[in-house]
Amino acid sequence: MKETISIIGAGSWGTALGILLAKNGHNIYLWHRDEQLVHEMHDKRENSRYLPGIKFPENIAVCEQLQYCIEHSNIIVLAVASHGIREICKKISPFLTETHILVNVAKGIEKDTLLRMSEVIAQEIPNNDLITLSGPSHAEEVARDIPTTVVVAGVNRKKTEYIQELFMSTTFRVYTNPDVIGVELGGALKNVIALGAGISDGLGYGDNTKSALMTRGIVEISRLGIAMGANMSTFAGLSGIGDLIVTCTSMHSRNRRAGIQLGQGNSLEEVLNNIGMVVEGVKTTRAAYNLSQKLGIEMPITSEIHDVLYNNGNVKDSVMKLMLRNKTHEVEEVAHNTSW
Ligand SMILES: NC(=O)C1=CN([C@@H]2O[C@H](COP(=O)(O)OP(=O)(O)OC[C@H]3O[C@@H](n4cnc5c(N)ncnc54)[C@H](O)[C@@H]3O)[C@@H](O)[C@H]2O)C=CC1
Ligand SMILES: O=C(CO)COP(=O)(O)O
Repeated sequence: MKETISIIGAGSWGTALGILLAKNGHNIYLWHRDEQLVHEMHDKRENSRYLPGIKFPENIAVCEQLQYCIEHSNIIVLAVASHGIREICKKISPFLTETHILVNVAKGIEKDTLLRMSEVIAQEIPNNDLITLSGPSHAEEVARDIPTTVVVAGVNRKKTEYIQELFMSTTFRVYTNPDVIGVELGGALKNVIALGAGISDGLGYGDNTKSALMTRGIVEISRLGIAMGANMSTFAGLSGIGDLIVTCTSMHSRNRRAGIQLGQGNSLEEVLNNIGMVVEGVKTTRAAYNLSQKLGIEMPITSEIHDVLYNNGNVKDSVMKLMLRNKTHEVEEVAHNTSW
């Protein structure tokens, strides 16, 4: 089935997904809020600000009018930064009918409400099916057809499988998962740990340190996730450990690159200016920290990163505090029903 799909937000991820879906034979409207970029993409047939050097297939139409592209498509991919999701939902909501299926690809937690993206979207657009797409997938690689696997999660199995079908290609393999909470939390919270992995690299620490951050990171992500209703096994999957690995190890990762610069002694303001694209982990750290406090969940790495970002904490002191925490057990049960 060939669909008409609107991509709302032509940052690096929206653009890469537009190219992928166009190559799958779908007709694409690519919308961006900045008119200058819209005209440039239209003339050059590429997004030189976010994905330079990648030409658009013919079946991508760059679109300036939000109403026009929503009304002429059946599937809407929300690809703006997570802090813009509520605002964009308010804007598109008057143009939607109940048959539009929404696909959210933003990874974050709303700062003030502490809501997951699907909860924010449901508050603004309560009557449409919503699918979340997440997993280890840097735009720069997807746009170059590098083999990638992701997961889609939704409440409605049929609609989720339909979205799986639309995105699947020989280089983009899509799994499904009914655990929306786990898939969303894995995608949002790994960005916090990736900042930490970057800080560790920026300090000149080694592979041992990063591996420790990733392993203990997924433990605290799962702890919060389970308290919020997620399924433990999701955190062992693509949107959990999978995304954590790619974000903590790739030079494509904006979160990791931001962490490296922080570890090298730059201020947060300098770092965000240098990166020039959304660094989701910064806002998500505050939200994750507040969630951990609200729910009484121990998240020592998140707490130290929060201290570095928001209380001018010293990065080396934070590492020392993590190393000198009260000693504890990694595993207490040897086998089912067997404990010390
Ligand atoms: N870049 C990547 O490889 C991947 C990114 N993501 C997620 O996708 C989301 C978007 O990321 P990128 O495209 O990489 O970021 P980006 O920084 O390249 O682009 C963000 C886009 O959001 C738009 N935006 C922000 N607030 C807006 C608002 N209120 N209204 C309209 N547009 C608004 C900006 O104009 C920009 O086009 C993020 O949540 C990110 O975590 C997920 C997987 C991969
Ligand atoms: O979510 C991502 C990869 O799966 C993108 O990570 P960054 O935002 O750190 O670049």
